[in-house]
Amino acid sequence: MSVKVPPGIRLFNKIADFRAWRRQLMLDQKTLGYVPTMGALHQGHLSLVSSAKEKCDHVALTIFVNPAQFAPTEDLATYPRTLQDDLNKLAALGTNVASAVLVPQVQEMYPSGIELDVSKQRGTFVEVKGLSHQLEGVTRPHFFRGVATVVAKFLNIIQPEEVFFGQKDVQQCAVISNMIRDLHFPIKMNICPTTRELDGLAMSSRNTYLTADQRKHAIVLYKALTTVEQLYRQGERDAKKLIDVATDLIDQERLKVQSEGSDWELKLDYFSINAPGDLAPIVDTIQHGAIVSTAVFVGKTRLIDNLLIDTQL
Ligand SMILES: Nc1ncnc2c1ncn2[C@@H]1O[C@H](COP(=O)(O)OP(=O)(O)OP(=O)(O)O)[C@@H](O)[C@H]1O
Ligand SMILES: CC(C)(CO)[C@@H](O)C(=O)[O-]
Ligand code: BAL
Repeated sequence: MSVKVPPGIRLFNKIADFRAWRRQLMLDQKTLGYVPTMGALHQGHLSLVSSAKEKCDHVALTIFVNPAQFAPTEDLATYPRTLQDDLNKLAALGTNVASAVLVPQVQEMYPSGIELDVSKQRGTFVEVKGLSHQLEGVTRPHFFRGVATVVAKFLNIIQPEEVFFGQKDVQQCAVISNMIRDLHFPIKMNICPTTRELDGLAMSSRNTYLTADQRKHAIVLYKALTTVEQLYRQGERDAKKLIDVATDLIDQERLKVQSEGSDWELKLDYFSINAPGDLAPIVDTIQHGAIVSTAVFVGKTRLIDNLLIDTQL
């Protein structure tokens, strides 16, 4: 498919070509901010690009639907691929905001090949132990291994001074911060706030999968999270009670969908309160703030969201 590259943006498909461009920035003593994405860009991604541009001379993005973070049962084949739209959205941010976009080939990113079945994989992988198997890692056991691996590859390729991630994927932020520290990447990690639709739904590329009816019910994630936040602000510190209120609220939404005779289901995956730092579950008193997070299946689409209460990442 041929794309029309807007003026001011350099589009690279080959790692060597990107590196040549990057090398010149270094020689010119210009700093580079990096925003990793899987494309299907929305306002959430664009806010990361704007934050990067505030701190760095140039901003580069990667657009790469990374096979290693998808299970064989997940949506690798159908994940939205909208390169022309993505480039147009970046151009609309203004001239000299996004300088470069790298869209590499799977074969070049994974020289040893990449099977979705982990037992058949060959090559080099990065695992961040202790942070990858709770929360998202329960339903997606190999997900963070895939994410950490591809982000490590990209940090080596892009060699940015700073990298920008969204708080929407809060566990991903924890995993990557730890990887950057453990592997001594000389790169500053920035975590940017979650961009939301007017009613509060966290923006996500996967929202495009929702039907109008599902979109209406998808607000339950934000409703449950903000209800917990309000109760906490009113003085409730018992994590179990807070989780019970939230799961009841999501269950009522499930029943509502059912009673409307829908041909799809709303199903809670998890609602959890965890300690910042090690992501250990908090089941009794919240003492030093917490990460409150949830994942809900709205039909076949799995949505995630979180709020931080009295803590930062
Ligand atoms: N609503 C948002 N606000 C801020 N950052 C976001 C938002 N949504 C995604 N991001 C961030 O953008 C980066 C790229 O994410 P990605 O391309 O997977 O988009 P996504 O919308 O999260 O997609 P998906 O629907 O697959 O989860 C990640 O750092 C992610 O946290
Ligand atoms: C960080 C990332 C681009 C790695 O593929 C992906 O997990 C994402 O888009 O959040
Ligand atoms: N935003 C995280 C990418 C994924 O769900 O695969």
